[in-house]
Amino acid sequence: MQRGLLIILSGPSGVGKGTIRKYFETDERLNLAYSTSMTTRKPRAGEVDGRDYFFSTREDFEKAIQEGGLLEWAEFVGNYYGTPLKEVNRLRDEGKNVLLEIEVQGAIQVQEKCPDAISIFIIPPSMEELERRIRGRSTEPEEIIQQRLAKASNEMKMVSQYKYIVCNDDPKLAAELIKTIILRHVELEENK
Ligand SMILES: Nc1ncnc2c1ncn2[C@@H]1O[C@H](COP(=O)(O)OP(=O)(O)OP(=O)(O)O)[C@@H](O)[C@H]1O
Ligand SMILES: Nc1nc2c(ncn2[C@@H]2O[C@H](COP(=O)(O)O)[C@@H](O)[C@H]2O)c(=O)[nH]1
Repeated sequence: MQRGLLIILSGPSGVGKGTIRKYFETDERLNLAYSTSMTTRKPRAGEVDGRDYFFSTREDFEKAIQEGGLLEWAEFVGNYYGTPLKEVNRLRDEGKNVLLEIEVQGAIQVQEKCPDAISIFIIPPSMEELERRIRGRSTEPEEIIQQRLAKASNEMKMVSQYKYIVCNDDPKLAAELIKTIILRHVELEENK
C-alpha cells in the first residue's frame, strides 16, 4: 500500500482555514484524515475534546515534547499547539492523506522534517478583511485579537516558505483550488 501524503494547511488565525476545510473534508476522492492537534488553549464554546483538539495542561504538553511525541509544536499567543506524531504516522501508513491545520512556525518544522509535504498558505483578500473575520468570530477577547493580528502581519511575510498560496476570498473557490492541488499530487504519487 502507498503511504499517504502529508498536507499542511497554514495561514494567519482567522483567515478561514477551518471554514475552507469543511468544504472538502468529506470529499472521498481526497482520502483525507484530519490530524487533531494537542493544545493548552482552553476550549471554546462548542469545541469537543478529541475532535477539535486534545486539550491538555502545560505540564502534559511539555512531557509530550520531551518524549518526542510531537511531529511539530509551537507557542502561539500564550498557548502551546502541536501535532501528535504517532497518529500522523499511523494514518499515513494506512494510506490516508493526512491534513495538518497549523500555524507558520510548526509548518516550517514539518517541511524541514518532511520535504515532500504539500504546503499551502491561505492569505486573506486584505489585512482589513482578516481583522473583520477574526473580530466577527467573537471567540477571543480584545487583547488576544490584537496579539493574533500582530502575529498575522509577521506570518504573512513567510508566504515564500510554502509551495502553494491560495487567497480565501470565496471559501468555496478556495476549497476547490486546494482540492485540485491535492488531487494532482495524488495522481503524481500513483504514477510514480
Ligand atoms: N471567505 C470568507 N469570507 C468571509 N468570511 C469568512 C470567509 N472564510 C471564513 N470566514 C469567516 O472568518 C472567521 C474565521 O474563520 P475560521 O475560524 O475558519 O479561521 P481559521 O483560519 O481556521 O482560524 P484559526 O486559525 O484561528 O483557527 C469565521 O467567522 C468564518 O465564518
Ligand atoms: N503549530 C501548530 N499550530 C496549530 C496546531 N493546531 C492548530 N494550530 C494553529 O494555531 C493557531 C491558533 O489556533 P486556535 O484554534 O486557537 O484559533 C491557528 O493558526 C491554528 O491553525 C498545531 O498542532 N501545531
